[in-house]
Amino acid sequence: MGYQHIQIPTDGEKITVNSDFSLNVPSNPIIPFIEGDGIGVDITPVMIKVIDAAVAKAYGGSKKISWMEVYCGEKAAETYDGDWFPAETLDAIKEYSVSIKGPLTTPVGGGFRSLNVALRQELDLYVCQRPVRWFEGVPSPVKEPGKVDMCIFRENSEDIYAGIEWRAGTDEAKKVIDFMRNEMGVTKIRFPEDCGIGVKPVSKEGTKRLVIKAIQYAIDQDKDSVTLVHKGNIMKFTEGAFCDWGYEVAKEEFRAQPLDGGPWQVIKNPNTGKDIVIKDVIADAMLQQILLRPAEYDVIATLNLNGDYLSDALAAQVGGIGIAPGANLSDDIAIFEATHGTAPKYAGQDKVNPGSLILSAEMMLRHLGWNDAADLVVKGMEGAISEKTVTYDFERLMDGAKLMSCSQFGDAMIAKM
Ligand SMILES: NC(=O)C1=CN([C@@H]2O[C@H](COP(=O)(O)OP(=O)(O)OC[C@H]3O[C@@H](n4cnc5c(N)ncnc54)[C@H](OP(=O)(O)O)[C@@H]3O)[C@@H](O)[C@H]2O)C=CC1
Ligand SMILES: O=C(O)CCC(=O)C(=O)O
Ligand SMILES: [Mg+2]
Repeated sequence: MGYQHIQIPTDGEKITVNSDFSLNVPSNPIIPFIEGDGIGVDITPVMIKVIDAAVAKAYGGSKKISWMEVYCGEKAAETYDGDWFPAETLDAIKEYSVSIKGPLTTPVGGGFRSLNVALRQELDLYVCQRPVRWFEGVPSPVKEPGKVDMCIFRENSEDIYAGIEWRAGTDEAKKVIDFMRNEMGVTKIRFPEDCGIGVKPVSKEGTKRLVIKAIQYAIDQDKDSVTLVHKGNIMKFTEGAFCDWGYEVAKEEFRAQPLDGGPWQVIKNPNTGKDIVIKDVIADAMLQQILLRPAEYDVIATLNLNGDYLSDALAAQVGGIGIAPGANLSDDIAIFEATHGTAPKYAGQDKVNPGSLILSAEMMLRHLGWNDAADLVVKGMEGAISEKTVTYDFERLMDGAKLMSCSQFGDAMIAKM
């Protein structure tokens, strides 16, 4: 496919996807990347340098990523005459199957809708997978951060996050409110005259496909439990239904049996014969549980907004969103992405922690099956942290640490591989 502004590297090949969704990864795959707004300009080049070094060291030149820049957000608007979300970016992400992105700005309250959410929706990347683990030596506000080892499976296509809402005072908001009051008998809108309205779609299909991925991950990674996190006591037909459908799909797809009479369930891990408990926790209580009893949780399956909140809260326990990685996945397309945003006050200062994007790329290497390179990335991260050569976010909380810039931290990682 020819592109308008995207330059296809001449020295790379496309990753292809088989009918069972396994990947054919050439030794020189072309991987599209979106630099990202704000601190994207700082962290993305560092991520590329660190990943290239890990791949070179792991495979001695027999494998190499051919990076291909694609555009979204501010850089797209500059390149495509004001178009923030060029169609060819979506085409390239689809065509090349595996990509990585820096953060993109979303204005609060007005302006355009989130480009991050739009990418997830347009490509139906229904899983947002965010592993949260502690690296030895990382400063943490909790006493035992090593007890945090969880992987969040956040539903990525539905919920109030789908952005179906109307501004207070508009004809549309009035129409929806009138419909609810006049035709649905709704009497609970406290201030109907100046009320914004949002809609929270949560489906059986959307829930089940997400929960299947979470349970499969628990099986593959030999985890002890999957916890469905919801606010189903209050939002019964959305969050409550998520919980019910989660248990239902555990029975249908994994032959779960009730534990002590239910509602908790238990499945046998077919690989290890060990039990995996499927349980649920109400979302507000979960925010307490992750602080007080983190060792009791492994895999979390939750709705879109809960997952957004939980991922930043959990990241804080192990060093902050500066090192919290993530992936947006469908069955055949993957976009790896940092958990944090564009941190605009630090943009262009070569200051912030590139760890979140680098560890997202580490997940990407594992997705490609390049585990030796991924292991080197982890080794580099552990090495740089144990030497206390760290960026400002860790340095300000560590005794005797040496302050590194964003790029220096990348170099410190490479030196430790
Ligand atoms: N997926 C995406 O692309 C996302 C985009 N966004 C967007 O980003 C913009 C800014 O959002 P905001 O709420 O300020 O959240 P940010 O995640 O951008 O920043 C919040 C704070 O987190 C810390 N932080 C973030 N990134 C790093 C890093 N790499 N290294 C060290 N510390 C870091 C900083 O803390 P401190 O001040 O303590 O140094 C920063 O001030 C918004 O437009 C938002 O919509 C937000 C989240 C995800
Ligand atoms: O899209 C955005 O601006 C924010 C998204 C976000 O916070 C997240 O996905 O964690
Ligand atoms: Mg978030």
